[in-house]
Amino acid sequence: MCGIVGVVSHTPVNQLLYDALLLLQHRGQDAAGIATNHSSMFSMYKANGLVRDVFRTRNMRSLAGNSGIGHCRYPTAGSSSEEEAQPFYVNAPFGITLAHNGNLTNQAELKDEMFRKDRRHINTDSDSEVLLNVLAHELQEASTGFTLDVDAVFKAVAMVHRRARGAYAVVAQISGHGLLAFRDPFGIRPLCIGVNETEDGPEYLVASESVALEGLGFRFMRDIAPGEAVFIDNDRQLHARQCADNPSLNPCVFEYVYLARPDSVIDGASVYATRLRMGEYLAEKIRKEIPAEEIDVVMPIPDSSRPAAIQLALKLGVEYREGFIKNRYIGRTFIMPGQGQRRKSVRQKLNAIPSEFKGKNVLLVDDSIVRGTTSREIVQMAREAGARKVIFASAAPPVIFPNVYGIDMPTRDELIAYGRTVEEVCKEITADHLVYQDLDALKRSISDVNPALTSFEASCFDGVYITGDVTPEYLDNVEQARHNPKSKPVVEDAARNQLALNPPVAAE
Ligand SMILES: O=P(O)(O)OC[C@H]1O[C@H](OP(=O)(O)OP(=O)(O)O)[C@H](O)[C@@H]1O
Ligand SMILES: NC(=O)CC[C@H](N)C(=O)O
Ligand SMILES: [Mg+2]
Repeated sequence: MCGIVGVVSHTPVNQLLYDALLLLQHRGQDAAGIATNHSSMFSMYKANGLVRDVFRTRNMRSLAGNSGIGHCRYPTAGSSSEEEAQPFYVNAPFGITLAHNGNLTNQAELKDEMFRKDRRHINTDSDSEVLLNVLAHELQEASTGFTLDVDAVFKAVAMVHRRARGAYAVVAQISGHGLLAFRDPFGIRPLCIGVNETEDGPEYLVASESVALEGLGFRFMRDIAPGEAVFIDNDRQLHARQCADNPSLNPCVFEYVYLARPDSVIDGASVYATRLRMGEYLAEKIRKEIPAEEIDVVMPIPDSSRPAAIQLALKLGVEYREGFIKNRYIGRTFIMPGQGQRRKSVRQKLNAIPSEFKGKNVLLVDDSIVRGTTSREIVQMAREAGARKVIFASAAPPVIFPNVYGIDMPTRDELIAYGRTVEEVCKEITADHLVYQDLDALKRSISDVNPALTSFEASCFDGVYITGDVTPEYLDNVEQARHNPKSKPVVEDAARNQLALNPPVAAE
């Protein structure tokens, strides 16, 4: 996932966009960028790194204007090079900048079509640059001369929906015309809009997560619906229209498990409340497998598993303790590029307090086990700290299928549960017992909080790809591309960039 934000204000927006990106930093740590619009000119600055490292005062000064968009990136397509940081810009028609969260599944076909039919050159391997050019082409087709009315904007989005496949939540600025935001017809990645009423009239902010609205004093209006487009014109008039033929809401379950911040509300469900429910359902399952009196203490793996672990402990009636302390200056390890760096970071990030472990049967709770990087290290650390027995529980089911909608898990062989039974995974992470959440319980954890949510994008758990175009051959091709990259591998390239910012402290 990535974080995206767009804002239309009455005053300069550079600081607002920067602050919004800080609030969305958990969604992407690899690169960040801002593009503002001022007197029909764009100013843009983007680079690899965390938000706080990318922007200097001189960059911020150059980002003039009362409207703009921002992006923090976690790459899923192309490479991690600076050229693929977002927003992207295209000069015709009108001048457009775009920021995208998600991943297209027909990027290759679209890129080819762009070249052969639409006569557009794509300069990177980023799917987001392809998406921008599809939008640009359709805006050109829909507009007449220099004018671009609201109907033409929505018609262009309808055409994007017909051509693009996969997951996309998008913010874009059309120079001299306004701010456009839209969400794919399956509503896979989140997007919401808020308003700030001022004496000069309303200001609008669109963002991946509600936490960015609240943190900046905007009132949450609503989620943008699947397939819907919202356009805020230059007079700050808000227009909205359904642009897809058969929209349906299928939010990504992994947003609730791990990706989103717990204080966000996505598609009407508080992420925190869903994580508490995950803990309750997981407790029910654990109770069936292990007598509660055999567990001395329940511990979360900070940060994301805390709400689930707290509720799980309460339900089991077992003491909850924090045995691992997190170094708050180290980012999220799962969204770091490069396995070597991830492994090193787990030890740098988490440290055990031996007195909490000595002679105890500990139940460690994590939100998910994906590559097993965290669980392998953590179980060993618990043993080194003196634990008698280490039981591991995951608030999500085994991840056994690749994700093609904006989470970087493209190959099956990197997933620890792929081709292994639960017992084999347990052995692999060297735990004494391992319990996974059932998928049905995970889905219920979300629909209990918002009963209107009945369908989900859960492909990494069940292999059902909601967009209907992801075949076994497609997955094989993605895997092959990852194993034999034609250019620089995504992960190594990104790892170098990250290491440059964060030099390793000790050898592996
Ligand atoms: O099996 P793995 O491949 O290790 O992935 C799963 C782990 O990665 C995430 O933690 P992360 O450190 O990214 O973030 P957090 O601090 O929000 O928990 C997640 O919460 C799990 O702990
Ligand atoms: N995680 C994402 O949303 C990534 C967006 C886009 N596919 C990229 O790689 O830049
Ligand atoms: Mg974690």
